[in-house]
Amino acid sequence: MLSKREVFDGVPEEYLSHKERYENAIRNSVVAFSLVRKMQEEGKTSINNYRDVVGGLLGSSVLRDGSPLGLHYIMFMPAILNQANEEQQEKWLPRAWNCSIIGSYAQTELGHGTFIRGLETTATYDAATKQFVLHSPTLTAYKWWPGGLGQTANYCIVVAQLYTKGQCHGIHSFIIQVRDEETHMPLPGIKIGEIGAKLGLNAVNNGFLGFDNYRIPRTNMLMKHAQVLEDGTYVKSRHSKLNYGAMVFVRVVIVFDMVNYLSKAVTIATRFSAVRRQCQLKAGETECQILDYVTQQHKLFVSIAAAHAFRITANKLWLTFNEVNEQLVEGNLQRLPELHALACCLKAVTTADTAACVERCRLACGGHGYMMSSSLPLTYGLVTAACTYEGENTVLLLQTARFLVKTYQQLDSKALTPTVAYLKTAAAERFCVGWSNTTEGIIRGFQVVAMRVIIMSTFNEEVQEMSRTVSPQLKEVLHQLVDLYCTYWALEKLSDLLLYTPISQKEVESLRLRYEETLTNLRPNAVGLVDAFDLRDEMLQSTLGSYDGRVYERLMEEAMKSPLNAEPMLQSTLGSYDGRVYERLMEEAMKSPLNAEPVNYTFHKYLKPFMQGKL
Ligand SMILES: CCCCCCCC/C=C\CCCCCCCCCC(=O)SCCNC(=O)CCNC(=O)[C@H](O)C(C)(C)COP(=O)(O)OP(=O)(O)OC[C@H]1O[C@@H](n2cnc3c(N)ncnc32)[C@H](O)[C@@H]1OP(=O)(O)O
Ligand SMILES: Cc1cc2nc3c(=O)[nH]c(=O)nc-3n(C[C@H](O)[C@H](O)[C@H](O)COP(=O)(O)OP(=O)(O)OC[C@H]3O[C@@H](n4cnc5c(N)ncnc54)[C@H](O)[C@@H]3O)c2cc1C
Repeated sequence: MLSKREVFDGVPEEYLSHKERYENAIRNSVVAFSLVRKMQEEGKTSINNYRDVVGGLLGSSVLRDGSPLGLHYIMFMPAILNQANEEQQEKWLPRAWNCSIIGSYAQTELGHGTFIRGLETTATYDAATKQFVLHSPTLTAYKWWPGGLGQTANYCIVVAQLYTKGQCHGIHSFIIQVRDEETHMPLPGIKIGEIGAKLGLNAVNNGFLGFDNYRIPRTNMLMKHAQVLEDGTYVKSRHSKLNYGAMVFVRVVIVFDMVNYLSKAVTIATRFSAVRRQCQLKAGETECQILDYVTQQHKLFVSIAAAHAFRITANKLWLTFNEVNEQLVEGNLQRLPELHALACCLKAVTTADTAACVERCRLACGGHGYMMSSSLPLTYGLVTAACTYEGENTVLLLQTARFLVKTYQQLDSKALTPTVAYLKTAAAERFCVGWSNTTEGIIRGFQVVAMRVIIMSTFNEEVQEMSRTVSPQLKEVLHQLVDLYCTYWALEKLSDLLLYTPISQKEVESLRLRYEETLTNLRPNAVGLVDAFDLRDEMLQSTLGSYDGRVYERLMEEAMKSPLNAEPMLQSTLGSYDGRVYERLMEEAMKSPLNAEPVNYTFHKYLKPFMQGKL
């Protein structure tokens, strides 16, 4: 059994090469996911409820820059559950669940990510052989981005344009073997490799995949919703977008992921702000904690409130997702558009807000926030990717806008689904709600503005429920967080409120005062509020945010781990004696060591034993 976590000679990941990072990621992943397999053998997790277990591992410090096995759990298996028929699930799920096959999800191409109806990969049915022929007609048709595909996965879900009897029926999903299960060599007709270094998530092993008239059995088309019969007859799905289900699921999961990252970042920044003393409030006094500055509180406290708002929203969204999916199983598609719009909106808003908040947490820590050892730059790299993957945020918000406009247009003719019922209220009051500087008044104001209400009303709803089950003291603090979140966004979106509501200048001024008063009221509980996230030091992996507050000692301890400090003469592209800095940087950039060999050595050393259950 491999030890829990090994790094190369005690050198932190930041100092590993691209190839060493990959080996580290594979080794940590097989150790981590061997635990999932053990828990499954002991009946402690199952294919229908592994989100928390796998989520905990993927969000842990062991896999802090992602995992080459992440897509296997996050999209490959959910796609089989969501789009394969029973016979196909019986064939593929057991092997996927015990990791004797490792999968990815290949939808995006070099030429298309958003406009998936424009994907170019083709799957043409050959009735004579009862096979589909997969082909990449152009370079832009190459799949580009799928996680784990570079050197790790041997299967993947491929999204391609389905042709049968000379007619195109749009995009459908296929399960495709891309590597030999014994040798891990790419199969004939498959071109595959990794796409190279990225801003973050460099342990995910994102890859490219091209097909050269590659044949698969007809039964490898995922046929839960649409089918192609042996003679090539196409049987269409009840709803053209049921094949988009895997994307909806991941958008829901991403909201949970943002809670994890935002809680970590604001814990690090708030604890550091309690330790850091800088400047004097009055000459001659001792330097004060930077957490006492209102400007610092303005930067951080709304992130504490947002972490709670997103957690409540994520739980509510997960309940809605499960409700709607149960209805889909019974053939009731009525709430599918609402779920799609909700998942789009909440994925876009929580990722954009989390990226902005994490960056603000980094900036709030001054120079020490710029250190990799603070964990804030890494966290920013992780969350900013989420603004792009699983649907670029702009595009997803446009989907929500489309749904809201359609709903509003049918206001009098159609019963409203739960999350948009507020539109009736806004319409009934003919958009001239009286303004009140209360939480309810602000939410009503936003209902009029419309775009933000879904997070606000969900959050507010849950807090009402919470007030019946918490102590008066905690209730007061939680209401302060609600107040803070509402007044913060009212001031942030003042232009909309001034445009659409009768808020007066006097009320804006008292709103500002109320906001600062709320910051002051929250200050005494700020550290306690982030402690309540209960994130252990091993989860934070941060010199600034450790529980004991020994910031400076930890910064120095980490600095001394740099190999450059250990051996001042160590060779480096920037410090080489011959001064050929630019030539060396280009030479390094052109190597992509993982592509130098068709099968990376980690397959035989770690991955194959893991997949054969021998680890
Ligand atoms: C259980 C295990 C979980 C493990 C735990 C993990 C926990 C934490 C760890 C990690 C967290 C997550 C890490 C995530 C890593 C993910 C890596 C990234 C993977 C990817 O990026 S995969 C590729 C993603 N790609 C996209 O999202 C593409 C975006 N584009 C689109 O979705 C579509 O092109 C579009 C929606 C923008 C447009 O589609 P189109 O067909 O053109 O439709 P329109 O013509 O615009 O018509 C819209 C019409 O269709 C309806 N509709 C659209 N999409 C859906 C849908 N998904 N579902 C239902 N309905 C849909 C829409 O409502 C309109 O209907 P109308 O006509 O108005 O009635
Ligand atoms: C870290 C990471 C991991 C990923 N993992 C996977 C994976 O495992 N599997 C997979 O299949 N894909 C994966 N992807 C790809 C990801 O899904 C796409 O990058 C994403 O869908 C965006 O598509 P795109 O890159 O083509 O950008 P584009 O869609 O080209 O967007 C570029 C710009 O154009 C704008 N734009 C595009 N369309 C419109 C429109 N209709 N209206 C207005 N503006 C528009 C966008 O807003 C954006 O500003 C990953 C991406 C990243 C960053």
